[in-house]
Amino acid sequence: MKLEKQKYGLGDIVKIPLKSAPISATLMGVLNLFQGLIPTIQLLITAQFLDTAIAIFNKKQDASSIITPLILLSLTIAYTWISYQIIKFSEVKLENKLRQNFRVFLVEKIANLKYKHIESQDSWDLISRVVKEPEIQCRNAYDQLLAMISMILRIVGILAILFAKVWWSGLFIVAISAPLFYIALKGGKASYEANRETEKFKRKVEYLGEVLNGRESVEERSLFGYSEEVNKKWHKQYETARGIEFKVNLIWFLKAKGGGVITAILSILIVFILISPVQKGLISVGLFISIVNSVFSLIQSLSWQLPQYGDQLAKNKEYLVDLTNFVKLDSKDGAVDKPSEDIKKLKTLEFKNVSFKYPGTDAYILKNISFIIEEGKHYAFVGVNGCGKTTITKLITGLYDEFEGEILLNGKSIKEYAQKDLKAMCSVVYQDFAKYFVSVRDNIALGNVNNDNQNEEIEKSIETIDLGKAIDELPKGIDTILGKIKSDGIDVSGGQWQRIAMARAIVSPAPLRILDEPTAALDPISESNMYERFEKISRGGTTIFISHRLGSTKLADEIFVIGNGDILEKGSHEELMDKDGVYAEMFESQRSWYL
Ligand SMILES: Nc1ncnc2c1ncn2[C@@H]1O[C@H](COP(=O)(O)OP(=O)(O)OP(=O)(O)O)[C@@H](O)[C@H]1O
Repeated sequence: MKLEKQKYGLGDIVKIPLKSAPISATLMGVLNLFQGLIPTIQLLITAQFLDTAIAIFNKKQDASSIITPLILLSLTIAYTWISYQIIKFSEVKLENKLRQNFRVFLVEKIANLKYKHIESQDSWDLISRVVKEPEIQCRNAYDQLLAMISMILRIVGILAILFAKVWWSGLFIVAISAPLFYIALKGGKASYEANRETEKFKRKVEYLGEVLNGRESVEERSLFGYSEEVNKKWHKQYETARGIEFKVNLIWFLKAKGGGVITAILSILIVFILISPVQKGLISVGLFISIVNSVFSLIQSLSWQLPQYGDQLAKNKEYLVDLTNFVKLDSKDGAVDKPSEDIKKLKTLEFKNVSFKYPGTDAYILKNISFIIEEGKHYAFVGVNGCGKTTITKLITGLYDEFEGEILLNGKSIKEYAQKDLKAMCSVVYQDFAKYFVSVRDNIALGNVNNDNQNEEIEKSIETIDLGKAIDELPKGIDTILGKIKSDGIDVSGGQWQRIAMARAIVSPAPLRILDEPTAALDPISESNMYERFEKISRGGTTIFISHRLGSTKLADEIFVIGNGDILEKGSHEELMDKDGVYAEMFESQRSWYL
């Protein structure tokens, strides 16, 4: 099932299950509606049963006349039980079907999202609300709607009998339930909004909890001894979230309770009022007892269930608003496509007066920047932290396409390329590259998903990154599972993870390879050696190195010094040293690292 871009409303609480699992959803609908009629039928049969029993007691009827109402009463009880079981069974089937459909849709949708949504906090808030057990949210919404309709039918049934016998008592109940339902709806909206608010705090609580208990920060935690400080912050966020939730629940509870008390008082009044029609013979004693019984059980429904249903209905409505906004998030065509097997050559890559600011921000990170990358040459981007080096790589790889100016790949706008072609042309190793908890071999093989038989290339890449000895020492060599999620998993050092990430880029057949400072865990000399080797194996291909350590980048054919959103200086190492400008100053300050 694919959710279309549209405004999702209450009607979709029914449409989504009907589309996902037509038989189960229809069965649930029909049986629930009958469940709503059963209490009215039961009320009438019980009244007949009681009246017959009284008549037998007064010797006005034969004892055998009780058999028919008794059988009818038993049948309604049996029906209720069987129908309940069928409804439960259908619910499970519906939930399974919804899970299948939703999970696939959500995973695909998230994988296809434009990169700007991945980096946006608001989008992630929305996504985390929508993906939280959507199948259960939808099934519950449908369940609750049916249960609500069933209860309304039950109320209408009793009201119809009251209207038929003593019309004004029916009016009384209608007058009570309408404001209660309104209060419940408002309460539900408030509690969903509070839930939204608490989500933000909960995420911070989760994050701080990870800092307090997680494996990643274990060394720093003991070194800096910040646990107490973080714990205080954690507690504060936790208390804030709990406070908001508590306040809303308390208000809701008081409203529901208050409503319940009022309904109970009014219902007792109705019972008193019904005594006079009984005395006048307008309603039989059996019907009176049966109605009183039903009215009291209705009080329960009105005071608890009805506000609860109203509350859930309002929450479900809010969920549908979120679903509408989630489906609306724009996707990128071909985001999940595999890199094309037909790899184009990279002759030139040109930035022509490119300006860029991140969506939702005002400051331009790149301002009118222009440069050309040519086939077979090695380039380096250098510059202080935050000057925009990674941003340039995000534009080259098409992660963001809302820039001003032009980016031309082989003379053609990058925006005109299919994602699969762009993916085939660039491989990037980012600073925060991914660590996959699979074998070393599979970690590297991900660099070229189109090649199932790349053992030779993998071996070669291991040689290039100088990791052969370390891998030989692993218990199962190249087939050792990395990471700690499996009992036999082995963790390797930060530098070794970095080398593995670089091996992925080496097996990639892309003609442009970008290393965005993935070597921070290496010492300056090792980094420099690594870049040298990387450059050697990339002969014929084009490379871009990004690093703060200029000893690693000095072999580049052309170095771009980035600053103020533009290129401050460009040229070979020698040219830039002769210029005696920003680059020369930076290089001199680092000279001692390489001595
Ligand atoms: N998703 C984002 N939304 C808003 N601003 C961002 C985003 N990503 C980066 N920035 C900002 O853009 C600027 C450039 O960031 P970028 O990561 O390109 O710098 P860099 O030169 O690669 O830095 P470093 O050397 O520290 O890696 C920074 O000021 C950063 O705060």
